[in-house]
Formats: sequence, structure tokens, C-alpha cells
Amino acid sequence: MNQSEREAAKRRAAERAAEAVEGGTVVGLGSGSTAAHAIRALGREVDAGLDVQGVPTSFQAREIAVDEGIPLTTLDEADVDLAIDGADQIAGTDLVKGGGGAHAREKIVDAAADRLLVVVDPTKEVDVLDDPVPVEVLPDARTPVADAVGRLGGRPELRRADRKSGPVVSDNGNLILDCDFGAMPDPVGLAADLSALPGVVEHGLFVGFADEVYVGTETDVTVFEP
Ligand SMILES: O=C[C@H](O)[C@H](O)[C@H](O)COP(=O)(O)O
Repeated sequence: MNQSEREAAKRRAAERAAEAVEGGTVVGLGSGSTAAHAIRALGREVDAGLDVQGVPTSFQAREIAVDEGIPLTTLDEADVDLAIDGADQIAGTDLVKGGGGAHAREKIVDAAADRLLVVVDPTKEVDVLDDPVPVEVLPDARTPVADAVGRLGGRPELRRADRKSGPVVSDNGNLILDCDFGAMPDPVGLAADLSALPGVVEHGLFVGFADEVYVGTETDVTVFEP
């Protein structure tokens, strides 16, 4: 699957998931290029009269939703019925997220949702997760967390900005360590170990999160409950 086929597959999956949104509901708006397609599709539905409110998971998701005219709310004011979000990798119900550094707020919103619809292209599906795990850390915790990740068997790398000499700063003002653990046959244990480290705000292992998976193929969308 080349790049343009992947983009088409992402879009197909996201637009199909957006069709699952019913009027009168509150929707978690995921981040990244695939979720962006879902937000835009939802925007078109709102234009056509659908009554929904969105809870954005990032600066990016909020900007697109505002642009699309989707009414917004917060977790303080509403319960989330359903969230639509992308993933960097998926194995069963487990995900690696945070390629765009949005995983902390995504995890809050996705966990609060009654149902999480994960939208991906087929290259994201794996048997065992092995993508580097993004770990958002308070700036003061960067070195102690990196050392601890090393003791857990991972190789941490500070995420650096493309067009600035310096680190990527998350929407929450923190730093991101991309931590390569190789294959992760026990994401439950690793997730607990990472969560226990002082200074870790959130990591990108979403264990047991996916309720429904929408995989865009070259011509269609496969939907399943893992
Ligand atoms: O921080 C970013 C999010 O977790 C994204 O949902 C994830 O990286 C997938 O992004 P994309 O749909 O652009 O591949």
C-alpha cells in the first residue's frame, strides 16, 4: 500500500466511523491525520443538521472542530457517548498512540467515552505491538524518567522539533520521550511500570481501549469488535 492508498484508506475508515454518530450525543474528537477525517465528516453532518457536541483531545482537534462549526463541550459539562480516534499501532484491543504527542488528553477522553471507535489503515494492524511508546514527562523529570525507562529495557529518545532547534513541547507544556522497547508481548505490565514513574504525565500504551475497529482497505472498510 503506497502513501496515497494509505491516506485514502484512513479517510474511508474515519468517514465510516463518523456515520456511527447519532444525534443528541457527545463525541470525543481524536487527534492525528485519520481522526481529522472523522472530524471533518462530522462537520458535514452538523452542517446537514446533526445535533452533536464534541470534546476535542488536542489543539489540533479543537481547531478543526471550530473550523467545521462543531459545537464543543468539556468533560466537566458532559459525558462522552463515543470517541473516534486513530492509532499508531493496534493489536487486538491494545494501542500505541501519541505519534502527534496528543496521547495524554486522548487517553482522558477515550477512557471517559462509553465506546471508543479506532480508525486505522491496515498497515497499523500488528500481532504484537513494537512501536516506540511516547511518554509525556514533566520537563524536570526528563532525565530520571529516561534513566528508569533504560532500567525497564527501553531506549528513550527526546522528541525533537523539525523546524526548531529544541524539543517538541506538548499541548500541556511537557516533553516527550519516545521509548523503544522492541516487541511488547506484555503491554499490561509495561503500562503499569511506566505509569508508576514519578514525573510521567501519560504514556501512549492504551491497553484494552478499542471497542470497535474500523480498518480502511483499498476499496472498503472492515469493521470489527476485537
Ligand atoms: O498523538 C497523536 C495520536 O495518538 C494519533 O491518533 C496517532 O498518532 C495516529 O495518527 P495518524 O492518524 O496521523 O496516523
